[in-house]
Amino acid sequence: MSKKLILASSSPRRQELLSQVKIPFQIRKPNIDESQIDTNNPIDKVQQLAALKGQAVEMKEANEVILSADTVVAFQNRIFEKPKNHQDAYEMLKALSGCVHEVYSGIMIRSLDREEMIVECTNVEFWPLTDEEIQWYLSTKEPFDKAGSYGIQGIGSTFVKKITGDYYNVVGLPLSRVVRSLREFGIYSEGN
Ligand SMILES: Cc1cn([C@H]2C[C@H](O)[C@@H](COP(=O)(O)OP(=O)(O)OP(=O)(O)O)O2)c(=O)[nH]c1=O
Repeated sequence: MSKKLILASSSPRRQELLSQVKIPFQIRKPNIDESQIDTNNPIDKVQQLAALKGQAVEMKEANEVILSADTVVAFQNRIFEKPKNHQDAYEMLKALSGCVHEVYSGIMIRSLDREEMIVECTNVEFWPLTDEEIQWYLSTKEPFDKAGSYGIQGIGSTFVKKITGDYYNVVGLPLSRVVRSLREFGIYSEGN
């Protein structure tokens, strides 16, 4: 029986990344209250949130494979998710300026008879940022739907001095690792 991938995510980035590698999917958006996960451990956090999102989406057919994910920035025992407002975003970027932080993504893949949880970590070092640079960046609105208040794939790329690990993990999905796991679930790129 051929398998069908369901992406349990509203993130345009995750949709673009799967499309980039020609994996066909349908979107089924999870509706969850992220504040119910209350932990300071970034690995626990991304795992629990990815699981919650994946379970919030109904499996409608026996051949469906559901993929859900969560991404956070971790810095000095703190977790930075999407900013609540302008001030929150300013404080995150001010904290990350000139330092190394980690970006964690948790990915849950589940089908009727199996389940896998992936956690991937990427280290990102920022150049020192001036207040003017941060304020201008906030005015572009790019930070507001992104964990840690920046987008490495956009203007946020100008902040990045060094990255160690998978770039795509920072954007929200560690692509090559996910593609390999999806094959185990019977999901392949078009024509493959
Ligand atoms: C650090 C960083 C995060 N992000 C994004 C990836 C995620 O979409 C977002 C973190 O929020 P998430 O809660 O992981 O995802 P989401 O709310 O966008 O989508 P859904 O829960 O429906 O799957 O931050 C970037 O796009 N670029 C970056 O450089």
